[in-house]
Amino acid sequence: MSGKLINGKEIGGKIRETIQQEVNDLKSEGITPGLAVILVGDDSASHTYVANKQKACSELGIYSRLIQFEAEISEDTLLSQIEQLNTDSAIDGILVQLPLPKHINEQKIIDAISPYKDVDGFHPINVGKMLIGEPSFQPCTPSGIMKLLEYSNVDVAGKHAVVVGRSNIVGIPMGQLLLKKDATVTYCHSKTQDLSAITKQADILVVATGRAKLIGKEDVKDGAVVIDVGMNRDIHGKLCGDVDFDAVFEKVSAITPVPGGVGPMTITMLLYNTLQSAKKKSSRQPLVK
Ligand SMILES: Nc1nc(=O)c2c([nH]1)NC[C@@H]1CN(c3ccc(C(=O)N[C@@H](CCC(=O)O)C(=O)O)cc3)C=[N+]21
Ligand SMILES: [Mg+2]
Repeated sequence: MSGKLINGKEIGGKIRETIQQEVNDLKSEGITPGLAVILVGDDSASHTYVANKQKACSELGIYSRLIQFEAEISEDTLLSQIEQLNTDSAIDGILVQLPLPKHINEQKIIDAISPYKDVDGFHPINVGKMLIGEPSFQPCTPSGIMKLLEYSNVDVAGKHAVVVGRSNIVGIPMGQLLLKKDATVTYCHSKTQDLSAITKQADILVVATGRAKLIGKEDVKDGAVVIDVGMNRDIHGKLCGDVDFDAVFEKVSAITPVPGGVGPMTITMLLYNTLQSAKKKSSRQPLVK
């Protein structure tokens, strides 16, 4: 580890090199991994994230197809687009960028994605498999964080890991992956009483709340490892995390920056999952209903 900073760009870059190798090997066998990204509406943050994903795919020679719809699209149109992609042999991964407009039921959309192409790891079958420790697509942000810890030589076993946030896509699976690696896990959320008293006990603190600078110096233990999943924009449009980076830096033993921490790892794991899916292309089973 180079000092205190957990550099997601650098660690992600190393992992992308090994993914690149495997993509090249697959291509020499005539298989090109393919990712379809569905983007609904004109949310500017979503457009930025999707552009980053597309760029990462092209850098590694992964085929990517962007499918854009206006915010007014019907749920049925979206569902039939997903059904087409489920049986499209050029496509190994399907990602529907969240959040979706309010008139669309997100869970219904996620449920329609073939679990064999669910590179986000959001489908109930993959969620269930992850919980019982069966091979599955793991959600990209939590699995990327596990890689950050691994590459930074942070031993998780027996440690007190505190996860702040309980979303289906980050907080909940994050705690489960830490538990699988023998951490003692505490979940905190918006109804938690005396949040600070609990975060102060964390050896490893993962914060995924979407509340800018929620965690300050007084909320962390000396020597803690802090992972900041936050992706907030201040009034000047500048990115900032859920942790007050400058305030806690002196106190912690390691911390992820925003940007350049968790974000690049999320994309790296998406590339990784797409590669894994492409490797199984020939044996891929039809959608189980
Ligand atoms: N179906 C779905 N899957 C997702 O994985 C998903 C999603 N929906 N909806 C939104 C969140 C957010 N997310 C990010 C990915 C990359 C960066 C990223 O590249 N961040 C850069 C900076 C980006 C910038 O400059 O704005 C960084 O942290 O260094 C951020 C956030 C994926 N998400
Ligand atoms: Mg505070």
